[in-house]
Amino acid sequence: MSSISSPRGTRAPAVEARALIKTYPGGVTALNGMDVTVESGTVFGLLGPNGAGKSTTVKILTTLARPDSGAATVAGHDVLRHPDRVRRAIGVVAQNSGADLVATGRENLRLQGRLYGVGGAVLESRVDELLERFSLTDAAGRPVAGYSGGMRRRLDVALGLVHRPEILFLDEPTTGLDPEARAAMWDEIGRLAGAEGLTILLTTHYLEEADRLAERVAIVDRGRVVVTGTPGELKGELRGDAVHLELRTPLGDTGRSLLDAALGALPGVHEVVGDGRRISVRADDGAAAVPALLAALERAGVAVAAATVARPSLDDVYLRYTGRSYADADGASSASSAPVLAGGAR
Ligand SMILES: Nc1ncnc2c1ncn2[C@@H]1O[C@H](COP(=O)(O)OP(=O)(O)OP(=O)(O)O)[C@@H](O)[C@H]1O
Repeated sequence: MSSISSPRGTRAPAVEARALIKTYPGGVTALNGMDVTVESGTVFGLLGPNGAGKSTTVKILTTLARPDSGAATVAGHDVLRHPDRVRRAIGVVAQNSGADLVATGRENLRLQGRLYGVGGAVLESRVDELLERFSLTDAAGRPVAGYSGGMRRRLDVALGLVHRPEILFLDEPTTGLDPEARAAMWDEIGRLAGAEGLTILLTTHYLEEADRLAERVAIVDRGRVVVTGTPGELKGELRGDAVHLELRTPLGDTGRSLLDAALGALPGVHEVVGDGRRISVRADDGAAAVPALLAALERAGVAVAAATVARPSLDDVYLRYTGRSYADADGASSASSAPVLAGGAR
């Protein structure tokens, strides 16, 4: 794993996981040396395509699963030796809602509070505060079954906060939400982190979400972190613009090597990555490099279907560290949902 910069702060990290390995029955290696450090009071994003190992990491850190090997502390407590202490210090918003659909929003919040030993006037005022904050006051007396997807997700987050945890785990907080509800959730998560000094570890497969919310991002691929840093650092590390070239016909390995050499020799062009069908290069000035790139491809007898120029995005960071495009790795699951490509540099 590479790290662009050291995390800030002198307090003990809120979350520290080292060399986690987890293999599920059937031989699927979900985690293959996962390392995560989350500083107190920050929002940290675990970004990766479906199946990268994000949920498994969260399950281990929230004491719902045990690693085969490796170690982790959360809020200073060892997850294997003191799972009860960890559970008291954290709030968890899982991918699937834990709310009772038959009960009202208010009843769900009260029940959750009681499970954590909160009661009486303290609980009532906390429930009112959370209903207000998550714009659920008007719906508080209605059964959750009648809530919209966005309302249910807001209630899920409120449920995770009733007992005032130090650390909140949000597993894919906006998956399945429409763009409007997603934007509202982003605002709320941003406010939570700012106002309450809460530490938040969120997992996401949306590049834009990690870019927007997380102060630090770890890009996860095949059960381990391939790079970590602030979104700005990760993108800033990529010199210049990305030029994406889509070829009419895929190239074989020999054609690819010849092309790499031909394109890489052009002035102002730095890296050539991609598979046989899609080639991405980095160029000091993307727009200026396009004519030279197209001419070089034409000389090599390679037909181009499309060329696009983009400012560095987390998509490019992913491509650089894994050699695969994020959209390809994330598969059809995200192709059908909201925007996955972060646009310009932040
Ligand atoms: N209970 C399980 N039994 C067997 N395999 C599992 C189990 N849970 C997860 N896996 C496998 O482990 C790998 C990592 O899954 P995990 O859910 O941690 O990934 P993820 O990055 O969170 O993806 P997603 O967003 O789809 O949940 C995947 O290949 C998945 O199929």
